[in-house]
Amino acid sequence: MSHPDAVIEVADVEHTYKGNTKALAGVDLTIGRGEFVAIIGKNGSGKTTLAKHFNGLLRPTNSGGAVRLHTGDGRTIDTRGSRLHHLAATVGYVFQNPDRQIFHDTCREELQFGPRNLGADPAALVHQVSETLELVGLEGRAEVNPIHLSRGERQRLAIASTLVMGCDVVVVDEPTTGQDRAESRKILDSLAHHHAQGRTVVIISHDMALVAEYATRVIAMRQGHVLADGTPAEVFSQREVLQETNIRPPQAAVLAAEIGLPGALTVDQAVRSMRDALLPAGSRTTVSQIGEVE
Ligand SMILES: Nc1ncnc2c1ncn2[C@@H]1O[C@H](COP(=O)(O)OP(=O)(O)OP(=O)(O)O)[C@@H](O)[C@H]1O
Repeated sequence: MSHPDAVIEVADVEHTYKGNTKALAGVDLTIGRGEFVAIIGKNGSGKTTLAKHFNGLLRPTNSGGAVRLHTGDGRTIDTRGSRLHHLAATVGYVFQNPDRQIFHDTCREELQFGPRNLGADPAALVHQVSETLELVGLEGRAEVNPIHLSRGERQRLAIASTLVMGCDVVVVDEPTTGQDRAESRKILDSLAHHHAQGRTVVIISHDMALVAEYATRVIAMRQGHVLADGTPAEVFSQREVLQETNIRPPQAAVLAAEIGLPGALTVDQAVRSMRDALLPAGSRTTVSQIGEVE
């Protein structure tokens, strides 16, 4: 995909771990400002390794590979020549296990820590912390010790502590693993609100229904390569690609395609397509009239 307003540029990146595992075998891609990207692929395909290059947690192991960040204020930063804390101010990374990054005794302190280290004004920070807790659905929990939050709430707190840094891009590795549907939606809704404010979001996910619903772009990985890259509709319609990645498209998309209504990816879209195909206009019930369909 072409991106006039690039925020992350990955050029010919290879990554070989000690022990000789080649996790990335030459990746080229550009992520545009304001995209909501989902990286998919089976276990071991290189998703996390790729995402960790976005903010310098990992660097290319080949001399010709490069990752460049284009900041909102017009600077270009090569991750190879930059310090981690510098890069983290542009691209925030949320680990799969939130407990890897929660250290403080209250949610407020957790959120204040990063911006304070960057010299944020303490008075402005009070407002920023409340706003961010509200964005992730943790309003009123500022003084709660994170150990008393559920796993999903801790995941949202970890996301909030990255969002509060005001990074151009937030990368979230497997945000919904182990969460029920309702919690998964709260997590993705937090990211969607952030995205709606013009920020760039990258998630790694195995949940194709959520990917179809929230992402604007899907990058499918296989054995350290990008196998497919496009809108959810484009990628999920490539059956051979999906077979190679062992990924089943969202069930709603499979059902709609099977009955001759391709193009629907989410349950809501499938219901609308079926309703439009089957019922005369006057007798239609809207999805909102029958509530959320899951
Ligand atoms: N620290 C490491 N040392 C050695 N090999 C590693 C390391 N981290 C990952 N690998 C290997 O690199 C390959 C790619 O791993 P990576 O975690 O990037 O894949 P993934 O697609 O994110 O997988 P998953 O969905 O299981 O998280 C795998 O073969 C993995 O075993």
